[in-house]
Amino acid sequence: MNTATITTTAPKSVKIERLQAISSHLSTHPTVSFIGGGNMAEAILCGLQSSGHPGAKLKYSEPFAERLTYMQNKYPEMVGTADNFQVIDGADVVILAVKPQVLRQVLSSCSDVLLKNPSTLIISIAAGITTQDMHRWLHTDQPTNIVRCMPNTPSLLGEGAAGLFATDGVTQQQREVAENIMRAVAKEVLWVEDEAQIDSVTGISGSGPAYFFLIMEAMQNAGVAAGLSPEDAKVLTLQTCLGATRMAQTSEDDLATLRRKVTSPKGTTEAAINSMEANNIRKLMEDAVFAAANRGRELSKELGQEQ
Ligand SMILES: NC(=O)C1=CN([C@@H]2O[C@H](COP(=O)(O)OP(=O)(O)OC[C@H]3O[C@@H](n4cnc5c(N)ncnc54)[C@H](OP(=O)(O)O)[C@@H]3O)[C@@H](O)[C@H]2O)C=CC1
Ligand SMILES: O=C(O)[C@@H]1CCC=N1
Repeated sequence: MNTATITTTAPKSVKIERLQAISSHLSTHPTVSFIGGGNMAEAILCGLQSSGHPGAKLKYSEPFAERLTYMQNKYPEMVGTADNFQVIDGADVVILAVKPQVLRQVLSSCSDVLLKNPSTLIISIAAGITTQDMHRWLHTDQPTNIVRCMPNTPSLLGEGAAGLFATDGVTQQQREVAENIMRAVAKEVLWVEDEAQIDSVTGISGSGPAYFFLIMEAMQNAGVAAGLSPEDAKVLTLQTCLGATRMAQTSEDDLATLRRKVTSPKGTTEAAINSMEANNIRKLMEDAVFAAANRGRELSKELGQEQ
């Protein structure tokens, strides 16, 4: 008996079970295609693959030949190409991972193929650009399914943090698909009701890894200036940062209480904290977060004018 005979004579219930299995597999692992194969796309692609997403269902397009070759060599199981249309066609989810300045051109040129299948979910990770602008750049009168997402690069290790916003056209099932993709690479995934809050998420977690890299770099340099080797200063800095984060995540104490518990009256920490407060560290951090969030709003104003 050949395979074809088995398939055609299988009882109806077996066929239904097979179809359900295929459909459940598809909903667990949709085909996710990235337009733009840069830093953030790589972080999410790599995180998704590490979480068990099949490489054949992870695709990306990247026009820069050197970058494409790097990606193809590093992730041979995934599908990489220079052709945007090729990765969009047949994708369940298209993630727009180009710079904000390139997004209009990408959406305008890919509109037909992006909108060909109305169930295709579009997720943009571009900072600043609003769903309203993206909808306009798609040149359609139909409602579009767009989720705006602000991820961050620790997604590479499954340690990301992300904010999501959905337009009205996004179905509950599509929300779940978007959330599942981000949950595979991020420990914290939250939905915001007001799209403007995505700029605030950018100010905290989207840009945030760079703040901590800068702080750790400065702390390492200070350790060297204080007489440690660069290696020792680095390992102590990194482990202290990690240990403090883990404590903050697991303790019932709030952050201020945890700080006070390190700070003995008239002790060493008090001297350091007083120095930081005198240098206005709180204002410095508030200015940094607002600068990033405001830059998102500026990008929207600068680029959103384009038709
Ligand atoms: N990096 C981060 O930490 C985060 C970034 N984001 C957002 O992610 C997006 C991408 O950022 P990031 O990965 O850092 O940037 P990258 O420059 O690393 O990646 C963008 C990639 O898109 C490619 N590209 C340019 N034009 C096109 C096109 N027409 N079609 C397809 N691909 C194209 C670029 O190629 P080429 O180099 O040749 O131009 C580049 O490789 C941005 O919108 C950013 O706001 C969001 C959260 C965090
Ligand atoms: O710097 C940027 O514009 C992007 C968005 C958030 C992190 N990187």
